[in-house]
Amino acid sequence: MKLTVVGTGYVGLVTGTCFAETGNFVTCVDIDAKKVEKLSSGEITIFEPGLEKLFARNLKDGRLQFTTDLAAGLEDAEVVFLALPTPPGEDGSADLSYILGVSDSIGKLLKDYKVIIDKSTVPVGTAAKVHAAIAKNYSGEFDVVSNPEFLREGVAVDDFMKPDRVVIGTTSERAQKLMNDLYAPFVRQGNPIIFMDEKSAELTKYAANSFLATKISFMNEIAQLCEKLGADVDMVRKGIGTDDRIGKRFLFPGIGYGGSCFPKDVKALIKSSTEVAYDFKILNAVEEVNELQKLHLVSKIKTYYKDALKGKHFALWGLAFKPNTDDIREAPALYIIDALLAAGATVTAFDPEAMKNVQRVLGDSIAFSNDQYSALHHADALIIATEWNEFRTPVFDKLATLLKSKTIFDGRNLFDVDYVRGLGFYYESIGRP
Ligand SMILES: NC(=O)C1=CN([C@@H]2O[C@H](COP(=O)(O)OP(=O)(O)OC[C@H]3O[C@@H](n4cnc5c(N)ncnc54)[C@H](O)[C@@H]3O)[C@@H](O)[C@H]2O)C=CC1
Ligand SMILES: O=C(O)[C@H]1O[C@H](OP(=O)(O)OP(=O)(O)OC[C@H]2O[C@@H](n3ccc(=O)[nH]c3=O)[C@H](O)[C@@H]2O)[C@H](O)[C@@H](O)[C@@H]1O
Repeated sequence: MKLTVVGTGYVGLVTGTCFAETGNFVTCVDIDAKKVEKLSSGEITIFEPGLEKLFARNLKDGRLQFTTDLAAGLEDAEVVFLALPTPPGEDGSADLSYILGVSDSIGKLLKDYKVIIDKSTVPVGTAAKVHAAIAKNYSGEFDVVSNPEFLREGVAVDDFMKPDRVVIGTTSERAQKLMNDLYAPFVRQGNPIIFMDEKSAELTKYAANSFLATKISFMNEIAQLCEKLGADVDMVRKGIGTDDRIGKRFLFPGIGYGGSCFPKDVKALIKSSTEVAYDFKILNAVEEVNELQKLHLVSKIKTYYKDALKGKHFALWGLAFKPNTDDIREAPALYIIDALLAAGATVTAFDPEAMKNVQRVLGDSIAFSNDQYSALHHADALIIATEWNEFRTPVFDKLATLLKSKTIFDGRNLFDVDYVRGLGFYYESIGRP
């Protein structure tokens, strides 16, 4: 099949590459000429494990190409994916200007039947708006399908190639058949393609992300309670996670959820609810808990230093919003840095992949280190903000020698409390005695 993917970011590039991998011919369109130039010349633009190999192979084999020209991209394509940004507007609602702007252009370019697929996360009713935007300029036959994406950054290729489920919102039989053919290679192991109406598909995406965010905020509150009551959240997590009805995953407390999606999607669902006069009480609390949790570790640090952070210097391990990505959108580490700098402290950070992106945002307001150990020089304490694997079993002797004081504030509960304290460290983590 010949496909077009409009928007070549985290979702678009993974989507385009994975569809090319199953034999389709994919043209990725992006407005960013520099990005298109890099990708066309074989340079990958994001860090995503496993993606580079597939990208290189499909580019070489001619199944994947990149352009800034939407008209050229649309030529001969049967299906057109929209993987465009839907950032939060000022009032928290999803900004649909990218999606509707491109839909308007598509309407002017269509000459024959195509299926236009919303892969971006969009509020209920967007498929109808996309349909209307195209129909303004094109009176022929076309279908608009809602096909939300559930991939996680860091494991995006695996999530895309072996999805738990594929959700397709359409009432058109013609579009259903096409989508079924397109996704057949990805669900061979028996995971379902779930067909539904467009609105339900759109809401499914927000419900999934909001439910996962709720799990995290719930556990962050349990962690707060553990700290006050002297219980251990790791034990509570294991104790409840073994119940199939609850499940083991997404029960890790920490420094709040970040990333480009949970924060914005929770906000957008609250806003959508408000628009239909529904007060989504749980989600308001989920968001409030997350805001507080992002600075919980800083509160601990302030308490430890009796609010005297001026002149203190911290080593920070981890900047990305989670491991195995270079993405720093809404990364909790950035909130921690802001709070430390505002209190007069200085920071030297290390992250295996995200330093360039942070440098672009923060300039030289913090220092960066080329490896995790040299970040520790002259630091009063180590702060851990992202659970990269290489941070999990550090050489504690080196930490002891390099740090000014054997002090660790761990926002991701990486180490065994008794072990680290046994080595003579002052060690604080989240929700553990
Ligand atoms: N990042 C993720 O893990 C996931 C994101 N999503 C959703 O997918 C959508 C896209 O997210 P990301 O890929 O993270 O965004 P992104 O910001 O990484 O990529 C968006 C791309 O669209 C391009 N673009 C903007 N305007 C354009 C235009 N008029 N024509 C062509 N290209 C244009 C940008 O240059 C950029 O390359 C969002 O709605 C997001 O909520 C859904 C699941 C996972
Ligand atoms: O819509 C999206 O963009 C995507 O959002 C999330 O994926 P992602 O943001 O890549 O990352 P997650 O692994 O979900 O982590 C999100 C945040 O929650 C935090 N988290 C996660 C799990 C947990 O137990 N505890 C916890 O604090 C992470 O540290 C991170 O800051 C969803 O997991 C994907 O299914 C969805 O497609």
